[in-house]
Amino acid sequence: MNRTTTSSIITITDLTKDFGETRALRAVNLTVTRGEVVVLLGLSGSGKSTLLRHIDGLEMPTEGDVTVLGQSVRSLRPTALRSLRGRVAMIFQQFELVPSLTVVENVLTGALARVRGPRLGLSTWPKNLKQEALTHLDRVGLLHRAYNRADQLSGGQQQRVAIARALMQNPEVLLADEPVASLDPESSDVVMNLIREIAAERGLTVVCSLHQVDLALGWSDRIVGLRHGEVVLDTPTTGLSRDRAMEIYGHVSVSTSEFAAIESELSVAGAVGAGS
Ligand SMILES: Nc1ncnc2c1ncn2[C@@H]1O[C@H](COP(=O)(O)OP(=O)(O)OP(=O)(O)O)[C@@H](O)[C@H]1O
Repeated sequence: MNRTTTSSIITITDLTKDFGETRALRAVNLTVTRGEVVVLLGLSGSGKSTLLRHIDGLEMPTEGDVTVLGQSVRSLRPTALRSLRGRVAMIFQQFELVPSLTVVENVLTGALARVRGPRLGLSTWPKNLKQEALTHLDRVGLLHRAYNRADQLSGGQQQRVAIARALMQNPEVLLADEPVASLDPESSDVVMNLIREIAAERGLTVVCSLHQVDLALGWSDRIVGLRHGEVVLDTPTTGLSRDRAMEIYGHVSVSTSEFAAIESELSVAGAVGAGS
């Protein structure tokens, strides 16, 4: 397999992103090396998803550049961009499974780039890919649910299916956009531990956005704090105090509605911290 050998897997240079009048990212610089597990922390609207979407080539910079696995996303033609996106897997807060399909068929959709044409029904998938999908389901502890409809599973189980689907891409980078925001503390722990274990087993580079400070402190190698689209903290997690991490959220002039959002997020962070 054509694995990149340089240790810098993601290089973001002076990335600015505007959506109309809204500046979502402001001159962001970030380098992520192979095997790092990085958490993006910040309030709602601070730019976490926008940053992840640039790394996945789903958004193009207004200014600056994003290089992933040695390739500048700006300079890629659509085919090359699709090929790059095949090496970068993403999981989402709402899992994004097809509810009416079986679990194993959902996992197989992670291999759509490896087959020609659409697939209608399990029998139309090559045997080797079905076997691979079952192996990934076994890894996430859900082999016994392979032939259930996806919507029969709990939220935590559905996120584990989404992880198995991501593995079907045989990715080098895993992006996770608030992967546990819809889950209870116990399921959150299961999902986050699984991501860490699988990342270590496969040498995956992980960039994950989270709202929960305590979870981020216990889970990541490095924390990057965003506020109003700017990087306000970028530091190894080891030795980082909770108070220092909380400064990401502080010293901002906020409206009443933003204040309510901060209070609600901090109470979620506290609840998760207590439960984990
Ligand atoms: N497609 C879009 N069109 C217009 N504005 C957008 C778009 N995507 C994001 N934004 C704006 O960019 C800013 C950053 O949004 P983003 O979703 O990246 O933040 P976030 O930190 O991921 O928030 P959350 O934690 O709520 O997901 C926000 O002001 C948002 O409204």
